[in-house]
Amino acid sequence: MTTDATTGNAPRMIAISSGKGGVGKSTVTVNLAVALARAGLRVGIVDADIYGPSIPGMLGIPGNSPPAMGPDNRVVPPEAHGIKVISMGMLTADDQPSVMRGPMVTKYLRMFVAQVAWGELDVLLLDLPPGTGDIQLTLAQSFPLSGAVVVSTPQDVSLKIARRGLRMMEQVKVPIIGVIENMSGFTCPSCGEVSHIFHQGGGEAIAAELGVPFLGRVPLDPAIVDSGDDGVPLVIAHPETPAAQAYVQIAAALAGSEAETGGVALPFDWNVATGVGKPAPVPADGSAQDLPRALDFDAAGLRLEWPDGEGRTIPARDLRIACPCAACRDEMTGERLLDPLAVALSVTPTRIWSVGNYAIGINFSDGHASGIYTFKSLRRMQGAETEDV
Ligand SMILES: Nc1ncnc2c1ncn2[C@@H]1O[C@H](COP(=O)(O)OP(=O)(O)OP(=O)(O)O)[C@@H](O)[C@H]1O
Repeated sequence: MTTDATTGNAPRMIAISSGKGGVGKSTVTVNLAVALARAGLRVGIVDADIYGPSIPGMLGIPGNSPPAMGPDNRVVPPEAHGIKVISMGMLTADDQPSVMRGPMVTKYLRMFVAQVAWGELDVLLLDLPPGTGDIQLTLAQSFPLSGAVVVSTPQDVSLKIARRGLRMMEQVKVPIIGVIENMSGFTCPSCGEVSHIFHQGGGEAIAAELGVPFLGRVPLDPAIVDSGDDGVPLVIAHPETPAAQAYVQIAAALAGSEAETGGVALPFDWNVATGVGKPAPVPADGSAQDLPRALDFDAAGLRLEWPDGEGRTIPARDLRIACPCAACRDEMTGERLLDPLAVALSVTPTRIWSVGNYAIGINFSDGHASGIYTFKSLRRMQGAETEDV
């Protein structure tokens, strides 16, 4: 495993997400990180909650202490309890809100993942802001996330929202590693016994309903609040508590859940003319996944081969005509806006790059580069879809 989270040998990138705020996502992130580090893994955290960063405080890293710059002009992430961390909280004062629009947020997130001197890492946890908005999409589209963990509380409304989060991840092809039910039962501060004052089992039911693993439940424990405030995660401060043991067990399940992709290594950025960056093919394994096992380009067009052995070549001009971007196709009706006669016979891809886990972007020789071609749509694209104009 290596340094740069955007190169071929990147660490496993796992997003910790939740449908709504305050369900304990950041607390889960720091405790899982510490438990993974104690199991021998090299762990980093990107606090992607740009508008409400809380990770530094939970690890005892003082706010408003800008990280050092390394000799290669890369940010050196501060380290606490064996975990490397980068967060907006290090760049702004405690009481100062981050006031910025979407494109700036995107810029910071890309920098946090790709331009930080992480060193050797096995796992990079991304603590996402709550919800299913821009930041979540940006991350899913910019980096090949290995998977997402969804944190929920046992209450019905929270579970409904968690379901929405799960569906969003499914749409952008981020595999769901599993669901964690937090604040599930109450740990008595004097006797340590766990009693169920709220509903219980909703997280497990959601996981079953959507066919994803249930990773475990963490009880409500007042010691979690104190350890968060003190900057010492519960797994270190009170390893004997049922909640700390739950974190350790969930971390073990996470460590053992290598996401299998079955296709070419992501990310890639392929200069089609020189061949530089072309993803290496992997053997067919008979499975029917949406990720191609090989990509090639020659005079006949772009050839995609799939893990189940199927293969198809899409002529370059057909690809250009099928561009799904908003300028080429009506977003509401799906009707094509691009006039095929305006597309030169000689048009050809000059650069092809992966978008998240689920698509490619293509730069064509006519300068057009805004279409995102999902692997699913490429797989469907055949005679009827390709043009004879
Ligand atoms: N199992 C738990 N028992 C008791 N308190 C908890 C538990 N999990 C989290 N908390 C507390 O709940 C509060 C919210 O937790 P946290 O900040 O981790 O949530 P979050 O989902 O990341 O919130 P946000 O979306 O606002 O970032 C914190 O005070 C934290 O200490």
